Amino acid sequence: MISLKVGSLTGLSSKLGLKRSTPAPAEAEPVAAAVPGKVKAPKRPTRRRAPKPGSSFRPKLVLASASPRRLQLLEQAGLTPDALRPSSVDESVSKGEVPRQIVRRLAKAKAEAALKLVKNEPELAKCFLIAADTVVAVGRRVLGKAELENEAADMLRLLRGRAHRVYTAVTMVTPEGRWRERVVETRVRFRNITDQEIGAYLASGEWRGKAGGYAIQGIAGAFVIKLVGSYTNVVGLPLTETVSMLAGEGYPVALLWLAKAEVDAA
Ligand SMILES: Cc1cn([C@H]2C[C@H](O)[C@@H](COP(=O)(O)OP(=O)(O)OP(=O)(O)O)O2)c(=O)[nH]c1=O
Repeated sequence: MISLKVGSLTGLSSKLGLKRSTPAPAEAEPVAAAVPGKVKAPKRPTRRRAPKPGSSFRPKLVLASASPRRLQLLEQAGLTPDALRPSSVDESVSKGEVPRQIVRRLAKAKAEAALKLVKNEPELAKCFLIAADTVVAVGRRVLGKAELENEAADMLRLLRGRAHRVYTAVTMVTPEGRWRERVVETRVRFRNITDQEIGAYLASGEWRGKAGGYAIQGIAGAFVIKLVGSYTNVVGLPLTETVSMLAGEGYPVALLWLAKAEVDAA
């Protein structure tokens, strides 16, 4: 069990903007007794414990995704989900639907499907649940995941030498059933990659299952000449927005960082 001494938390907790759940204990002085000659035992100082990953103190966190990138990004932010509950939703796009609508609809559908699963699991029934969806938009075209090599080739030919936008929607459901969502847009410009480079990139297989047929976190990072906005949004989960949504609804983000620091230091 990780425990933090009150004294050691005082400075850090105020720096982190954490509020104490109990006031700082007063100096433990013996209190004058009602019965002459008897002294009441001093009150034991209240100790605040940082939540241990996996402990019951911490609300459960469920990631409704099969994407290893989303899991890695959450972990990078010091938040390890207690469970993964991916779902397969129909990702086909209706005519006239714009990128923001698409990602919002799909992230919501993924959250709804995962929520149905966790409702039947008592230990996860009261959890924070996160789902996300990413698409690439270039001109009027919306590019979903490339599943076949020729799809990825077409997408890369379309993206080379010009700017495109990457949209990710994050949907969060709180243990109390509140729904929150954010749609984040990042602008990316690729240099004019050659056919030969596209051929070599396809051989890497890194495009498979990625929106727009590329993964910025791999070789395709070398295609980018400009990026405006959130990098993690392109990889599939905008961390600033995700972490603020969780913290804003009471998920103890900063306390978990503190607990992790304790573990790392031990
Ligand atoms: C543009 C881009 C996308 N991607 C990935 C993020 C997403 O995993 C994927 C877009 O597909 P999504 O349908 O958003 O997600 P997914 O099917 O992979 O996972 P799940 O629905 O279970 O959450 O593309 C990258 O990894 N790097 C990139 O540079």
